[in-house]
Amino acid sequence: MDEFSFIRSIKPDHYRQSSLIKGIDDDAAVFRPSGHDVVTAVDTMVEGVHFTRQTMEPEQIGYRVLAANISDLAAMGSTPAFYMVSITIPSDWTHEELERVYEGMKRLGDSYQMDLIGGDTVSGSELSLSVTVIGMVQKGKARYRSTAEAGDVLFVTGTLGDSRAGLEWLLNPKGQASEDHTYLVQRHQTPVPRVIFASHLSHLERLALNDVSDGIANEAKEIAEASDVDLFIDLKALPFSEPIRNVFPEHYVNWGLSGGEDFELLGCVPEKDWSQVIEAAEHAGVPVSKIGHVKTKEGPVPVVMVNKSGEWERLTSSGYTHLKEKGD
Ligand SMILES: Nc1ncnc2c1ncn2[C@@H]1O[C@H](COP(=O)(O)OP(=O)(O)OP(=O)(O)O)[C@@H](O)[C@H]1O
Ligand SMILES: Cc1ncc(C[n+]2csc(CCOP(=O)(O)O)c2C)c(N)n1
Ligand SMILES: [Mg+2]
Ligand SMILES: [Mg+2]
Ligand SMILES: [Mg+2]
Repeated sequence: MDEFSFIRSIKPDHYRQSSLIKGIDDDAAVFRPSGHDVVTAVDTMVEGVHFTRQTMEPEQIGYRVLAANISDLAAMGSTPAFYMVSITIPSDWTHEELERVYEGMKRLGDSYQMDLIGGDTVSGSELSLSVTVIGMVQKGKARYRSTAEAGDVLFVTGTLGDSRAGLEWLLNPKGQASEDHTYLVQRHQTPVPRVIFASHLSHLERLALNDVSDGIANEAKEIAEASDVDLFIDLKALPFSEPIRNVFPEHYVNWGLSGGEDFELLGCVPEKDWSQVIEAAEHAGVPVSKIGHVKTKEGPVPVVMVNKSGEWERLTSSGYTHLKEKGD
């Protein structure tokens, strides 16, 4: 199958977004949003870095790359609308497998009424999927990492470290998988972006959000730096699932801080609005936990503090970092 028949095979037979004027078929797509700010992000998944044939089925690769992108739209408080897919295809991937990758994306995209409106297809040595998402948010209502203030509550949705734990089991399975293992694996392969939760908070005046792709140690640091504040995390308040506590009792705390790929939302709101965050979480059916607070920056640079052994100590960014140099 050549490039052109491949494109024909993945082209949607209809579109749903009313702002779309031209989808797949021309040099580029065209849409005309009314009364909204347009939010856009791109994230890439590469075979051998973000997944292997051992860690994910083709459908899961598609689902997950789109989920990681939708998670960024959720972290901006926006509603998903469109996606574009740039794919590099190695010769050992069959057409049937690639259709399954697109099926996985379609399954998740359909649940948000998203339209696939374009992309690019090339051949290369590893399977790589680069997805661009486009979302809409009411004018001026996008949620920035830079808006946390002293006195805010620091919160996180869901539970932490499950994705890292699921990956561990996929890479080093030791015997028969129990229900706990299956839960952790499913959290790694098919994370649910927290779009609905974030949309239930659209009425709040001020809310800083960041999604957890690299571990909360990194994400908290990003909020601290962008807002020029210090963040205090109460280790005992971090939310962990029963399965991770059962299966990885020695690792779960570290994986919660630096495991990454949980795609939960880390946020800061004024103390007076905390009860509304709890309400939004109940409506969305998502757990939410208060895990700390925000303070005025004390030293020369913003820091994240954690009470590891009773004492407050500085938490260094310890999540996954690409392009790390030796000795970093
Ligand atoms: N190669 C690049 N060229 C231009 N901008 C980039 C590039 N890589 C990242 N950025 C921009 O840098 C900012 C931070 O990107 P980053 O990828 O760290 O965020 P993220 O998508 O939330 O995290 P993750 O990739 O772990 O999911 C974003 O504004 C992003 O658009
Ligand atoms: C096979 C395999 N090995 C390792 C990992 C772990 N991993 C890869 S990228 C990343 C951080 C997010 O990346 P990005 O910043 O690009 O969003 C993490 C935690 C995995 N998922 N699969
Ligand atoms: Mg990114
Ligand atoms: Mg992000
Ligand atoms: Mg991202």
